[in-house]
Amino acid sequence: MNRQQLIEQIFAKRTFLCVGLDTDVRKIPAHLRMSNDPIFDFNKAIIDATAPFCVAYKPNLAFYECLGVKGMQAFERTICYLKDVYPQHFIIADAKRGDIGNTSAMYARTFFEEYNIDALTVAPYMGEDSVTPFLAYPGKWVILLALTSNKGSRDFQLTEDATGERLFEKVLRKSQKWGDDEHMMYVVGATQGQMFEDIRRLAPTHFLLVPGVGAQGGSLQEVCRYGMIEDCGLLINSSRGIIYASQGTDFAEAAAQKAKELQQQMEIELMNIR
Ligand SMILES: O=c1ccn([C@@H]2O[C@H](COP(=O)(O)O)[C@@H](O)[C@H]2O)c(=O)[nH]1
Repeated sequence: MNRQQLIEQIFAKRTFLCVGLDTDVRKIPAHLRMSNDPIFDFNKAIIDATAPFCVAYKPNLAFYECLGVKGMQAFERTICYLKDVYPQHFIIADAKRGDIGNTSAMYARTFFEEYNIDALTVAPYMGEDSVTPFLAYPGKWVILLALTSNKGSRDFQLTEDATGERLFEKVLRKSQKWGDDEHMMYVVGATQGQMFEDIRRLAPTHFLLVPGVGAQGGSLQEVCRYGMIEDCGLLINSSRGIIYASQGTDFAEAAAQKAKELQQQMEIELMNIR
């Protein structure tokens, strides 16, 4: 999916919600745990319930890889289901990859060829040659970690060099030489609040993937105040706050309700720009 198609989806559906499929088998409602593939059955029900309220899904690979082959089969089935039934939804694999170029090329092949996913989160730490193999795929996106939502983001990302430039600022500045805003987004945590002003100074047109509303306490309104641009430029993710809204037999309805509440808040924010 290209940038224009993503923007069209956002304004047509009046939402820039990304539902995180961080499916923890221990949190799946008891009545689903008996099935052959509880992870897929849970994901399918969540997707069917939330699809009208979001434009993107973000499975985090950690939740699938931890179950070995079975987990990866559930991941693959989830991707195939999304592609077959909801082809307009943008799919992000949150895998935070990045290695020497030769190895990054294999990661890129995995996610962009084997699974045909739209976008992959990538860690910038190993530099240009670790990121560019992912940018060699037309129509695919790299989502580079810039300023993450966790407390540890202060350990490295906020440290300054001798010129006063912070590490996340260096990431934003240098990486824009590797790929443009049609192929690259940045991860910025919703918990970073007013820091979105600094992000927008350096990356005024890029889409930002914003995790951290809901369970991590970030504010959707604050992110929009400082981070929204004229074509929206935001994909706001919520995982646990949606998919575990209820652990009973009504889990899908409860997830739909949470997704709808976020969509309604997003609709209000979109009215400010279009
Ligand atoms: O800075 C980051 C980068 C990635 N994440 C991921 O997003 C989701 C958030 O889940 P919630 O349950 O909505 O808190 C999860 O997959 C994280 O690994 C992030 O939170 N922060």
